[in-house]
Amino acid sequence: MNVDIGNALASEASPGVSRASLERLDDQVAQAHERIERGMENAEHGYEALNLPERTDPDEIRTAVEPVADAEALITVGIGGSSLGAATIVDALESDTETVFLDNVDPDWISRRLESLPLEETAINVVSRSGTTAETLANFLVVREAFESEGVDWTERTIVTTGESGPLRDLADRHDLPSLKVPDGVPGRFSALSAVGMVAAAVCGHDLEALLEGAAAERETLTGSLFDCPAYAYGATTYALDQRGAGTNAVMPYAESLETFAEWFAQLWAESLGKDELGQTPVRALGVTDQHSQLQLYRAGPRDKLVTFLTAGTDENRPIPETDVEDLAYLGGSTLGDLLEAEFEATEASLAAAGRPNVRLEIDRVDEYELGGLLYGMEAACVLAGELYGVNTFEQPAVEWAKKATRGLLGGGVSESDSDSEARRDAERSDGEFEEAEAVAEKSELRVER
Ligand SMILES: O=P(O)(O)OC[C@H]1O[C@H](O)[C@H](O)[C@@H](O)[C@@H]1O
Repeated sequence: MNVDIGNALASEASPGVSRASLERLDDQVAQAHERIERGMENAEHGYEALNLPERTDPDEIRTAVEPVADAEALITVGIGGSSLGAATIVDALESDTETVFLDNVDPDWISRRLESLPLEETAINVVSRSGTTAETLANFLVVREAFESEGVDWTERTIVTTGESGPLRDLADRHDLPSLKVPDGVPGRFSALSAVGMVAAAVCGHDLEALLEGAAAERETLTGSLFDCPAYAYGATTYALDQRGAGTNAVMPYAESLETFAEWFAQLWAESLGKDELGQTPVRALGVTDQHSQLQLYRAGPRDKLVTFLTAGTDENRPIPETDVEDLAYLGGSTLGDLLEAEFEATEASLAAAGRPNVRLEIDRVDEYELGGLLYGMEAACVLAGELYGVNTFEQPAVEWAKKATRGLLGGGVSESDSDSEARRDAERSDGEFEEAEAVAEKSELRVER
């Protein structure tokens, strides 16, 4: 992964960040790097995620998926960090296996997905770190029942990835399902390069070693200076821009296959950095589609944004056929690739000319190696940014609050068997807040009915 921060630097046109202030920030980056290295060495919670390139065992994952390796379709049931890493990898890469991700609990959508799949040729990949997430468990029970009602033995077609204990672990043990463990010390949104993200990749036949090798190569670039390390250059620059008012980070991949990456990034950035009234709001965009939708705002709206472009090289190309329509003559002889590149360069330049800071992430091509590097690089960037903000990057108490509230509304409580002690603590802590918020919500109700 390469990073170009040139368009984030202050110039006559742009209030961005000056080179001198980045040099000053580099001292903090060096200290943060020491903290990160120490955390990795001691396998501390969260920092351990950056050790995954060496810790993940591809053979173990391939062995677990062996019984369903020839599946025509794969349903992954999980949400947030238990879904978006896998989705980013399989959406980016070509495979003959049809992949479906069930995270939302919209009954319409789920019914349509289940009706469209050949269930006797479909595998199920259930993923939940805590093993207690309501959406995942409910969706899994629904999927299981759909298999049963078609006479398909779901126990022959299911792989479970979860923590050491908890309801999902119990279920896997009870039915003797092939199962993998979410590695200790690795929060969901940092787990793409473990079984959590890689079971789906394995079923789709992707090269797991290359994913990990790309990540390991990125790990080698982590040094104590933002000027030598692409991941830290990105983390430090986005932090510095946020300090100067760029509270929104619009992430805009220019390869259609990387659209899901922006979703994965959004969770990583929002849940890791959005605390203590700090953080930067991630927005998902797609080049060129959003040039015709959001770009007006990015170039002429409030000066509170950074745009992160993501480009990928490709060998694929398609010539644009010549036409005798005079106004379209300029397209003839070019390719779709030329057009895409011109669109990207024009957009980047148009933002720079308007003094709107932007950063470019580049990968050589969309393959396993480059994706591994990209995911790892962004995780390292996020950990670095968390150190600079001074927040606890690896917890998410605000989300746990809503999880608890959902459970409460359905008549459940904090599960005694909750395997995720951190989640459990957060959920318990939010007890009083829930009652208070409920009371406020009731008082301020204002309905407008037809
Ligand atoms: O993996 P699970 O325990 O099912 O959790 C799935 C997701 O749940 C919550 O929304 C957390 O905030 C996320 O960080 C997590 O990825």
